[in-house]
Amino acid sequence: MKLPDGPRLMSPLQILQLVIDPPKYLENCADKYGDRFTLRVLGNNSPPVVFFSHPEAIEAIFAGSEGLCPADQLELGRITHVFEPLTGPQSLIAKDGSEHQRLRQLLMPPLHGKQLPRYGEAIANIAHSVTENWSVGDCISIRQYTARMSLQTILQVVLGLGPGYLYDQLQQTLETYLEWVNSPLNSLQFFWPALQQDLGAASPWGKFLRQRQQIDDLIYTVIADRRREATGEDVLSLLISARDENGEGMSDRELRDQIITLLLLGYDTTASATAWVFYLIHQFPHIRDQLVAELQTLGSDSDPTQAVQLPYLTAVCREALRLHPIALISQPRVVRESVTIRGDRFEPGTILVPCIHLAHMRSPTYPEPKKFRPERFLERRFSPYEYFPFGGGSRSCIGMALSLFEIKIILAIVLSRCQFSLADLGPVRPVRRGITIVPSDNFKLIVENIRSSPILSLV
Ligand code: HEM
Repeated sequence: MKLPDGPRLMSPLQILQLVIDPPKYLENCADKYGDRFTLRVLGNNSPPVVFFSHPEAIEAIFAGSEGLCPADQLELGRITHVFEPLTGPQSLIAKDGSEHQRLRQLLMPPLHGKQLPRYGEAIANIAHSVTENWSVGDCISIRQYTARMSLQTILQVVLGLGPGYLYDQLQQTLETYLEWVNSPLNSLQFFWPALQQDLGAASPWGKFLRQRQQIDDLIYTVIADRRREATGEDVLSLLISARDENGEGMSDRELRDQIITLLLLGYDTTASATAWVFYLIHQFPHIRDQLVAELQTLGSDSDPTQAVQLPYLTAVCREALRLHPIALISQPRVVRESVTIRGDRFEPGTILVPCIHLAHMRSPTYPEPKKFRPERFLERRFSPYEYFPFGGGSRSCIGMALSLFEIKIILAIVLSRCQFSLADLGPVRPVRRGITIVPSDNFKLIVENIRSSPILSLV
């Protein structure tokens, strides 16, 4: 088997470059080796890890197509096991095959697009309450606020929690926990099991275990409350009432693993994506002005959820997620039986990685790929193998509809009240935060004006 070419550097040096500046390293490799290349980034005896960005190769990995690569020849990449200390072994992302499918079927209905209008009013109110104390002249670190809005949304949708003691406690503890887990230094522990030693409360791993216990205690309290009165239509209530083919419900431990998975995967991703949109539209104020003009077409008595249908707002969000896709790759797949993809044969054990970032940077698909140009999404449709910020195939993101809905409502509510400018016109770099890519910290907005009557009012 001849693998696609790739850098000859020793594995630790490849890992280092990938950890320090992942988008740049991947782009350099694509410039040198083309739309598929092999890295050795899983330790000293790393199996070959092949990155793909050509739409036909992405289709073969996600969907399988005749003569190419049936999806059942691939299984879940072992990389997701690094998340087990966070999500637990019963989590959807740790499962494969029929168990994975079963869990997806349980988790998806409440997050489906048809259900979302039910959450519209709550999200609009969250966006309003988190931002209502801003005054003209304030210098805002917007990511802090998008994080709060995203966390409050997910607590309501997933746990069915409204304001109150448990909501406040969970919000506070999760904020601190995720800041800690996502810091570049602490996140290293998940990749190096030797560092996972509980040497007391002050040791890094000891601190992680104690924070995790605090959150677990709160989640188990919510589960116990909900078991007593499972009335809501939130994700937790539906999971509690679900039964398998033997009539068995989920144990508390299984419930906890799914809930924490949704909180961890849904909170930070949406917060960062919303922050990127705020940054990009203020880097190019004519785009912000066009968005505001589009909001004005709705009229002040419109329901904010109507904003979700606006074509330019939708194009702006899509283009932001193309340029800065939050997750650079889809979950890696391991070859179980030999497969051939676009003429290359891969043997069992090879790891295949659909690279979101590089697929979104292909100039044949996206002319001037580094340019923020929302119009490209009004001019043509892109296939799910050319554009896939939420991954694809059997493991695609189950929170896609919710997060897009949420980002648009937040933008509509905030922009209809406040006008901003960028505090610093210096460049904002994409930086790694845990496994996501977020705007660097030097990005702040100044509140220039607050409209006395917002373009859209709350319902
Ligand atoms: C802008 C926000 C988000 C982005 C960019 C994003 C991106 C992704 C990506 C790239 C994947 C991997 C897909 C693959 O391997 O092909 C994923 C998986 C996943 N996401 Fe999201 N996500 C976002 C929001 C959310 C939200 C709000 C939730 C939950 C409410 C969520 C829950 C999940 C889960 C559970 C998986 C694993 C699915 C599986 O393994 O079957 N995500 N997401």
